[in-house]
Amino acid sequence: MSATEQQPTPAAPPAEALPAPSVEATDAANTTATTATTATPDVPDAPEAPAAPAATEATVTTDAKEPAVESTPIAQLWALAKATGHPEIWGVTLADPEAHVPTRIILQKYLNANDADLAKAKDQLTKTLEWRAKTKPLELVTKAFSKAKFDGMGYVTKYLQEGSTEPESKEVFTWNIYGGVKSIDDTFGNLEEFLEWRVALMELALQQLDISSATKPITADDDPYKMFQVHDYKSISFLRQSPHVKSASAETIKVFAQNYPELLKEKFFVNVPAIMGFVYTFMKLFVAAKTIKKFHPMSNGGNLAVEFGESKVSALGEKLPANYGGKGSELGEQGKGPVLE
Ligand code: HEM
Repeated sequence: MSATEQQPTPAAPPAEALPAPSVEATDAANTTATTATTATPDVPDAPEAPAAPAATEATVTTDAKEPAVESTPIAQLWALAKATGHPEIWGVTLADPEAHVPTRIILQKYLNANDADLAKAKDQLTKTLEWRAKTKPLELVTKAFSKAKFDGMGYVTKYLQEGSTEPESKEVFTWNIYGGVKSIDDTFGNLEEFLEWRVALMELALQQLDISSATKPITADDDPYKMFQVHDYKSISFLRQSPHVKSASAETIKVFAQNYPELLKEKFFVNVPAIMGFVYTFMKLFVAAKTIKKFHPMSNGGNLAVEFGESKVSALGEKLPANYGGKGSELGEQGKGPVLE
């Protein structure tokens, strides 16, 4: 991917103007939580795990009378998932990963997100399953959200390479048009409601990624089941950083880092005025280095389309809406978002 980072001009951040303070992990959809020592404590250890012995248990034996049976990290994660009881992750009904590739892919992502540290992967998987049991993200996909608060703010788009069914030949985008917010206080003021809407958008994107129909496992280095994300900050007033924005972004980043690991391909922050470069500089303090490499701030959203020249979907950039440099229809026409009423 040939993304060109345009670093906004950094400036000294006035502490009170910074969004999302105290965030240890990165957004979501995404990623590996950082272990940066700069993190402050109110966002607990996203995928960090409590000390546990399992990291050394790459193999374990079962009944002493039986011949030693190797239990792989994937098998151990599967055993854990079964014991936890919640039946699905990202809409995939979990089943024995020996026979069920989609489950194997998801469990492998938890290992990848934790650099193969099994104890940490187990901890993150447990937390995800508990969170899904409590939050019921699949129900949020059909829930109707307030049109007044969320209209025009989030879309999912999908682009396919004609004639190919390979996962590499499909690109899924989530678009967060935070610049389109009508009232920051209304949209971000009810944190639970905002988070539900944001989760609904993410689950819609996961449906398009369609891990359920995967037939080829992923590895630590080769995983096509990831998506692009775009934040568009066009026209937003940056003059006053609302405390609602701070808490909404902090909580979203935390929840997503915990529950949607290894789903981000690249993330673009477009139409970021140069004067707001400090926000980006600040946010990076709380994001894992591995994830920062995937971030691309751009002052002009119209340049977005040229970033996708290496995609297996040919002429991908042209398929984007015109305001992002493509020739495609507007997001409102080609994209799909959470249900609104
Ligand atoms: C008032 C303006 C802003 C609003 C409403 C806003 C909103 C948000 C929200 C809700 C998130 C949570 C993650 C998500 O939804 O995917 C987020 C994350 C983030 N925002 Fe903003 N933001 C604003 C300004 C900015 C600016 C000016 C920048 C500079 C580039 C920026 C960079 C970031 C970064 C780097 C993240 C972390 C993303 C991640 O970890 O994946 N934000 N923002």
